[in-house]
Amino acid sequence: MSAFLYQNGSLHAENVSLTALAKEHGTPLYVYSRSAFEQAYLAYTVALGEWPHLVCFAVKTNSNLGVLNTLARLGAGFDIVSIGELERVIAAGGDPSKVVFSGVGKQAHEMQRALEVGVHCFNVESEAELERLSAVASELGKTAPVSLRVNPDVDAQTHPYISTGLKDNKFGIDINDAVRIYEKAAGLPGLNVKGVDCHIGSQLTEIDPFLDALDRVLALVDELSGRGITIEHLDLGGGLGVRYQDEQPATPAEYIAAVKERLGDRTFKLIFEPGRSIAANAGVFLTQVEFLKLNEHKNFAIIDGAMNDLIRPALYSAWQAIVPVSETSAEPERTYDLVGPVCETGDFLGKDRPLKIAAGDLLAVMSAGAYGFVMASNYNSRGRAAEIMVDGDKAFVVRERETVASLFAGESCLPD
Ligand SMILES: Cc1ncc(COP(=O)(O)O)c(C=O)c1O
Ligand SMILES: N[C@@H](CCCC[NH3+])C(=O)O
Repeated sequence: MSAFLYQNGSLHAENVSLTALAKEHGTPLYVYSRSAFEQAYLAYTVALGEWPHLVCFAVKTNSNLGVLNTLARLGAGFDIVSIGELERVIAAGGDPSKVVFSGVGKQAHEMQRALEVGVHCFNVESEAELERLSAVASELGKTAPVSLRVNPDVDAQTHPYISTGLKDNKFGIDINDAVRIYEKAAGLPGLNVKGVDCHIGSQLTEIDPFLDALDRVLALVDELSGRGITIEHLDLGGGLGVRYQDEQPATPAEYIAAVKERLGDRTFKLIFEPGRSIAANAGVFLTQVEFLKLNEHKNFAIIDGAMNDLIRPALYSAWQAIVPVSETSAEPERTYDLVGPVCETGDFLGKDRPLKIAAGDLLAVMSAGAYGFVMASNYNSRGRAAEIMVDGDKAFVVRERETVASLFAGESCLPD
């Protein structure tokens, strides 16, 4: 059940009124539901049950410390792509030994820090990275646990910008080259081959592309085993989609059941790196209507939230539901483009939306818990929004609104 429902005609996050939050903290504002994060994470662990597993939340999706702490308390692992994300996980009480380190451009200092804290595995994305990791680990006198992220060349049937498992994408090692590089990894100092990793894209609504990729990965694992290289875990990445509009995505339970079936009597530990399917529907973005501009051909609602706060509509033409916080309105219904104050034609959060609204009304952009605040910028010197975590009838500020002064902290004019 959604954590964001109308109570007495007004949208609430769990038992907290969004109108009250906007009044207290201002807009634009991100609001999260703790129980929604928890339930979405538990959907994975419950489905995995007794099967040896690690569910590593993809930190890039929502790296707020309150969010990471909520998941860390449930025993979650984390998938990181930078040292900044690793430090966030540690600051939030996450266990570094449950961290997998992904990303195509890991720097030596990032590898060093990850080795120092003892991450679970490095998901290595190229031969050159493998050599660097071997050198860094040997220098430190440590052994780096590694998986190769293989690119299985399957079509994830998603938006081209968020597809990652095709030959044309920059991610991973060509699966046809993987045996050779695994043999090389097995012979390099400072490395311990642990697993195989694969992530084919994001917002996948069908299970078939995942299973196609899994079949190719299993063929690779069998071949490796024939050559004396034994794999302990399979990391199947993230990618499961959510319902933004009318999608009917598979549930984690359906997806995991299909994976288990495909594995047959193989008993590898399974690692998943879900992001969107845990976070998207655990958050909303609240914005206020500043002005209505009714033109002959087009009606605009100018809102105080913009592309710098939530870039998905501008970047991917992504559609997210936008609903009034108050259910009752005496206004006539009109069709609006919802546009922000940023000086870009692409600055919109929604187009052609039928709404009964007036200036001053609050709107909630739904499914904004994933790839929302984390992709926010200071474009047009706009401070980033505050983030609130609701827990039952309580609300906590888990990140304060950026002040104007903080926008140029660390900058300087030129000397005389
Ligand atoms: C390596 C890796 N793991 C996990 C994820 C999380 O994906 P999603 O949010 O689609 O679950 C991503 C993002 O696509 C990724 O690149
Ligand atoms: N930022 C993207 C997803 C990126 C996936 C990361 N590999 C989105 O909002 O849909």
